[in-house]
Amino acid sequence: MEDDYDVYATLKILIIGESGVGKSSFLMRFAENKFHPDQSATIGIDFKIKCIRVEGEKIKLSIWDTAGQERFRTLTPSFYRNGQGCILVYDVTKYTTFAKLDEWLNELDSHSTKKDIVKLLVGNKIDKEPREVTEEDGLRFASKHNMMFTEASAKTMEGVQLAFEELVVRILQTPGLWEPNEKGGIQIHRKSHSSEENSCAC
Ligand SMILES: Nc1nc2c(ncn2[C@@H]2O[C@H](COP(=O)(O)OP(=O)(O)OP(=O)(O)O)[C@@H](O)[C@H]2O)c(=O)[nH]1
Repeated sequence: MEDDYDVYATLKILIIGESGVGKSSFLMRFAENKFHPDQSATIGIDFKIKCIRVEGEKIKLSIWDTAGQERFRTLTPSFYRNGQGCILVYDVTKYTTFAKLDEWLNELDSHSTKKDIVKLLVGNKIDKEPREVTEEDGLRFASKHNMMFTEASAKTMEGVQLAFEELVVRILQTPGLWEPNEKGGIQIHRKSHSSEENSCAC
């Protein structure tokens, strides 16, 4: 089993949003650098572990992905419990997914156990045409709700890695939201980091 001695912090990240917006694809691209054009709908909850280096520190992420389709959704309280970051995804080519964001935020607010949970809004599928949601629409919604914002494509990879990195940086900057791992906090060695060093086997 992989030793966690040099893991500085372990964080729980949630991915939510309407069915078909690309939540599982976004996670698959980040965790395994793969994309499936025929990605099947999530049933229940899926989760993946991935380590990244942020500012020289090894951060272990457990990333939880839930079904957008209500009939496939289960165990909602445990999905949200102790989440420190949340990625709320919509599809820039489908306005209906953007129009549902308020409902997803309400769901997050009612189940979240950490009041300072960091929220990132992601407009996915920017590789696809025609667009129904502009970048300004996304930006406006994000600033109104005090969220971070980016656009991305799970298909082309654009914006995916950076989205996770920036979310993690913001979580680490939020006092009281996380604690250093006991051993990792002591044994951490600072390293310079290039883009290849930003992910590591975990
Ligand atoms: N063109 C394009 N297609 C994408 C992108 N991301 C996901 N898709 C496709 O969109 C479809 C739905 O993707 P999923 O990742 O299953 O969506 P989801 O949000 O996890 O859906 P649920 O599991 O039902 O909640 C799949 O056919 C994906 O291949 C993207 O960035 N660009």
